Amino acid sequence: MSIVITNISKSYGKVKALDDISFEVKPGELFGLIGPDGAGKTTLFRILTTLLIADGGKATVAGYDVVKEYKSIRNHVGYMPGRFSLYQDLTVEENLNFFATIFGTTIEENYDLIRDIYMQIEPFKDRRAGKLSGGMKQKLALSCALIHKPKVLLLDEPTTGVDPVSRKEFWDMLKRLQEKDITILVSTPYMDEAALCDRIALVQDGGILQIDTPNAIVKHYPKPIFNVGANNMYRLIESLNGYEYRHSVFPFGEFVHYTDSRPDFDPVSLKRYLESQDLSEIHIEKTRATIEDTFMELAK
Ligand SMILES: Nc1ncnc2c1ncn2[C@@H]1O[C@H](COP(=O)(O)OP(=O)(O)OP(=O)(O)O)[C@@H](O)[C@H]1O
Repeated sequence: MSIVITNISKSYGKVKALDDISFEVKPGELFGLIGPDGAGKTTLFRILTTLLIADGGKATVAGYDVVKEYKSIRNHVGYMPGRFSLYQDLTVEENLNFFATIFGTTIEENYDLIRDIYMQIEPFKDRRAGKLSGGMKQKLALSCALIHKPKVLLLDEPTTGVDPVSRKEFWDMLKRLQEKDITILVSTPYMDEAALCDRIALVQDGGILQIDTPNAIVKHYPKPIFNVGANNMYRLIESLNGYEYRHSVFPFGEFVHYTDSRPDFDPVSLKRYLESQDLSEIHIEKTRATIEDTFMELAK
């Protein structure tokens, strides 16, 4: 296993940031930690990168114990923290050189691994990092995290605050890195990115709600789910929330995802109810659950 986390707990005073978490990441896997702000993702990354010591439990990364063998971990693991961690006053090239030097290597020696990514920012190699766009900063941070050829890459919310095109490019890059036998643990609050991982853990309040492949997670959704639309979105949500048989009501783009508490739910009865609430253009259609629906259901 590339990462083994066994009963890890960590509290800050009374706040339990991680509550007895266990899971494993297989070699070469692209594994996602999916959860909202405050779920405990950053705390887990800091423990895995030896920057924070857990209150209880054990973890190994690339076969090394995060406490006893912290020096080896630092040599074999690449880490991209959530907040931009590069030196804003150094240029793109100086930043990369700096990271190469502290790991006793050179840009040339490991250029192969970063070529794909670095080529896109190389035209700006003399620009100060602080003056780069979000997407370019992210590519530079990833290049710096890779410059010592790590076996395991830990990425804490790498796409937060990055535009959709750069987000897509970033995930394409991760897929290519995976082909080079790098194990990747990545956290994100974006549910659409979860589908791009081999396996995901849904995390909330320091605990794991579920671990599986994205497909299996949505398949296990416990109820039939319906897209409901009407002429007035606000009134529709209000009416659905007031319906005595509702199980869940969740705005989803132009529709509302609705589940009913009755095992023999008939959409016609819902349509009649919504009409009685002065709604028109009512549309009810069965749909497939998404990871977001599953998360909302588990987090209830
Ligand atoms: N240094 C600290 N002191 C006190 N509480 C903290 C500290 N760091 C984190 N916490 C709390 O621990 C919980 C988990 O935080 P953590 O940063 O690990 O979550 P996260 O999922 O990474 O969210 P975010 O994306 O907001 O960083 C939160 O309730 C947070 O407020």
